[in-house]
Amino acid sequence: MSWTDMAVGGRILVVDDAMENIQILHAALQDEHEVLFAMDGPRALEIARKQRPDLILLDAVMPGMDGYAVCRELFASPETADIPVIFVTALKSPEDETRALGAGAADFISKPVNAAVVRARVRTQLTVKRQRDALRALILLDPLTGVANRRAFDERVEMEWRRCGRAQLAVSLLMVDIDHFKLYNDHYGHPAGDATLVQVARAMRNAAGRSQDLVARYGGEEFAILLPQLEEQGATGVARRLMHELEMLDIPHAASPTNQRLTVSIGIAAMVPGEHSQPGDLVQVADALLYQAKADGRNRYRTSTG
Ligand SMILES: Nc1nc2c(ncn2[C@@H]2O[C@H](COP(=O)(O)OP(=O)(O)OP(=O)(O)O)[C@@H](O)[C@H]2O)c(=O)[nH]1
Repeated sequence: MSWTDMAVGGRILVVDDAMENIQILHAALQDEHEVLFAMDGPRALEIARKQRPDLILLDAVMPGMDGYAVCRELFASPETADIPVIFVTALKSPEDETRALGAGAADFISKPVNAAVVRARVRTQLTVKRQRDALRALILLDPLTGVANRRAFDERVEMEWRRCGRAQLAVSLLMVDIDHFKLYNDHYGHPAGDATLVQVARAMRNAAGRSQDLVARYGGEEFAILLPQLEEQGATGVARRLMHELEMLDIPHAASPTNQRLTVSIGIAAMVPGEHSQPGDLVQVADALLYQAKADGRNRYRTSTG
């Protein structure tokens, strides 16, 4: 696909408190796009989080939560921060336009809308978003497994640490390391090792399925699973699910001195971010517990409570 082919068909969320306006935009966009709609701010945020639209057309003036407040919430959350927003509003002054762009909007369309203009502006924003997503994938994803890379993990752990700190909620982290992977490579060959890393990464994604969870390749055969807003007990559940997934995969590891199939060891740390702690502390604790799990015989998890 070339850069210019990237605009075709997207999922667009239209937010307006008047059904009539939603119908006009729906009619303008439905031939090319999937159109979702919401009639107030809280519902718009819920749909944005659950259905991940490619673009949001947002009315600035709505009763209760207005468009600017919706925009702030969208940009504050890692799950929705990347969704571009076009303000669609009857407000026309340069101040209104500047305020919308200042709130992070990608563009601004005045009511009454012209269908051809809406289609053209939507196409432009979708192209820009897809180009940006492609670049972000190059920068932030591990090319072998498709999960986040170390750089993405470092960015995200800082963000979640601040977010959970404000809300005084726990952040959990699993550090996961494949057992005797050097022997696996030596026995089955490096390409088989690569294929196994892909399978293990997929098992981790299955085990940590909430939209805010992040699976990252931390180093060669070491992975990190970041679990915001989850206490140790929930994190332990994720570790168990991962071990179960691997059991189901049943990948032979004939060279392993500890088990005949591929296993992992896991260190689990859970903390409520405080004034005197940093994300590095979370990584350090999880790493130490991973080391403990290895020392205790592998194929197990360790938490600070046992
Ligand atoms: N196939 C493959 N192997 C990798 C990749 N990245 C790292 N490795 C291998 O992972 C192995 C890690 O080995 P070690 O750190 O000695 O640990 P281990 O053999 O897993 O032993 P324990 O962790 O103590 O259970 C090395 O042999 C690396 O070559 C990769 O991208 N592909």
